[in-house]
Amino acid sequence: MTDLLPATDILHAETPHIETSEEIAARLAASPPLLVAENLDVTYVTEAGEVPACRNVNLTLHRGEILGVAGESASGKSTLLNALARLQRPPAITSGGKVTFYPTDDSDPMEISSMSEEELRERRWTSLSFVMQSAMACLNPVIRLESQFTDVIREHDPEVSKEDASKKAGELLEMVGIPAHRLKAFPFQLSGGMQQRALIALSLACDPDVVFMDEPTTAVDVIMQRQILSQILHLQARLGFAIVFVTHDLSLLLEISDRIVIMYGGRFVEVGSAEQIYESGLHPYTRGLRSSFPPLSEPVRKLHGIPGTPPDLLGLPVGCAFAPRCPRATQLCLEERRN
Ligand SMILES: Nc1ncnc2c1ncn2[C@@H]1O[C@H](COP(=O)(O)OP(=O)(O)OP(=O)(O)O)[C@@H](O)[C@H]1O
Repeated sequence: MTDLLPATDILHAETPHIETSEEIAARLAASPPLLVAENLDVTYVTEAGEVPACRNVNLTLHRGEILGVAGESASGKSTLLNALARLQRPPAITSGGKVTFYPTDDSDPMEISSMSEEELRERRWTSLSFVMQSAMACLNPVIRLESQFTDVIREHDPEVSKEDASKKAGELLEMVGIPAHRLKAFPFQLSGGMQQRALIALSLACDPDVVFMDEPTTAVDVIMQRQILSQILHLQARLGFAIVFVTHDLSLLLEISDRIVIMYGGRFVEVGSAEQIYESGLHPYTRGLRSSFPPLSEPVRKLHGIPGTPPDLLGLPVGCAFAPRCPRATQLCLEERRN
């Protein structure tokens, strides 16, 4: 901790104006699409049966948008992120629909699931980048940070000299509050929070169009979480990349997102601006989730959990998957699904 550069720990500290829902909607409408999912279905093919982990997902991620994805465990958040980021691995398959990527360099749109390995290699880090929950699962513990950064930078732009790549790596580390001299360190010599920051810096090494973040702050304490979030927001405002941020923590998403998707049982139950989700979420699941978490920057109020447990995706009910736990379920909810 002593080695960290000072970091702002107040979210939006340098943001002069917090946008209203209408302003966010207008900004996004004026921003070209980056990723478009149409009728996307993702299934895990297992011995126990086919697990419908994502169903009928329709979504447009705009350039520069911060999209939050919230939901309880097993609601399909990571499955969706992996399908959007082309990180999907067997036994997961895209069993329906498609995801189209619209590059910002004006090359032709490409369908994510049919990109060749070469196209994927070219786009990894430069267009599609990611930060996962455990930095140590992504960083190589026995290679100095400097080599890991310079390898990524020079793989995508061989004309960059080792010295320039190293200089850029140092600047990236400083941007996330780590002194440049720590480039000489091995990842295992850093604290958990610094490892996570280093991974965020690495994810930005090739100026990506979008950074997929799957629970990037779950493994660090709350103070470090706020510092990291603050830095992510400042970097995003400065560099303009889009973010897909997955977490079960809705209150965190309310603070950082332009739009929030609420998932349950592999489906979207509601999509809206943070303000809409907070103040006028329509679905009883959205409301239940909202009252399950303490707000990040307001006085703590009484919290109410959602009774019951998420559904078994191998035995989903015919109607709304949330109906068995829903205080407002009617006979129709048990018989028919609307989304
Ligand atoms: N490799 C796998 N094989 C079979 N089923 C899987 C696999 N990975 C995930 N699933 C199932 O897919 C569903 C969605 O899982 P997913 O990890 O996407 O949910 P999540 O919302 O990200 O949960 P968490 O917050 O716990 O990470 C769950 O029912 C899960 O059991």
